[in-house]
Amino acid sequence: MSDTPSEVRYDVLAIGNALVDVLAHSRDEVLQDLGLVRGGMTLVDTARAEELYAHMGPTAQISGGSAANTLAGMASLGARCAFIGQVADDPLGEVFAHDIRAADIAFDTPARPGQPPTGRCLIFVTPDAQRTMNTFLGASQFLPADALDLETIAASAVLYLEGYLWDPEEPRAAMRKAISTARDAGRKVAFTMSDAFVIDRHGDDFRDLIAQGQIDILFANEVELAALTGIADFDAALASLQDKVPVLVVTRGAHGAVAVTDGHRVEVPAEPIERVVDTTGAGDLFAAGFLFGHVRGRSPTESLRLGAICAREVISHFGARPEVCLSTLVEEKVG
Ligand SMILES: OC[C@H]1O[C@H](O)[C@H](O)[C@@H]1O
Repeated sequence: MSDTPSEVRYDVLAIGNALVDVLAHSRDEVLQDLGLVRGGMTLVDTARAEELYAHMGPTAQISGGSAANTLAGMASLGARCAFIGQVADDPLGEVFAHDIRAADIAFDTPARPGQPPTGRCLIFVTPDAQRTMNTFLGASQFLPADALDLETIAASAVLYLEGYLWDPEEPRAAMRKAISTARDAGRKVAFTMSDAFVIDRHGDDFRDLIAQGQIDILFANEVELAALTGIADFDAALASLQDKVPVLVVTRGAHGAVAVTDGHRVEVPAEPIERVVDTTGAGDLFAAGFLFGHVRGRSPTESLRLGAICAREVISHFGARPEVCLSTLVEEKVG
């Protein structure tokens, strides 16, 4: 803890990939022909990105990036948010920067000149609303530690980190620096595991961070929980982790979500929905709702419910950013 903790200016500051999503409806046979891992997130290079793009039908381009999506949800709920992530100095980078600022999120990371271009995620959405993501990280993967605004990190109640960005080396070093800055300032650190492949590659790092008490709020889905703990049985996996983080949140898709706070377990069902269109961003928006409730002092059950409401909104349409004012939606649903 620093001697003179600064005033809190932001509820949440997130560090994540700065990506624009390129989405198209697709069929399972297309995924098979292209050798895509259905429902997964795969990193791709320029050549593969071009190949996949050539096989997509008409696309929608909508800003994305997991942590940025979460902030878009939180800002829509009324939270004060700031984002750190790197785009390139190109038209797609301008789109990302425009959209995040238009969502009322502070964003001051300078665009990186030259190649590679701004990162993008090519997303194939099948008729069952499953999303299959192929990410070309572009400029995002070179986020340097000196792009961090340490004062702003210290002035944010929660530092929220995206597991996806733990994979490339430079951003990983930046995130480690951000963690120590936040902790020195007495702030909370939240982490989303993002995908089982990240845990396959960096699980030891995450288990160390958890064992050292560096993570206060941990988000995972049930596949990631199993990968992190090495335990297939859900309840046993949860029990093995729940005493190691103060707040553990696990999403279970259509089966709802669970939170364990200081050893006390609560759960909510998924919100009823007539038609799921696109599951891209479901976990991101769940995290937005939960974290908003948490920072505003709502109970774990209420926070889970907010998460479920926000996730329901985002899966009802194409793209991973909310299309309605979530604050109004939540007001209508729970008051
Ligand atoms: O979680 C969904 C997000 O992951 C990928 O990072 C895409 O950008 C997408 O918006």
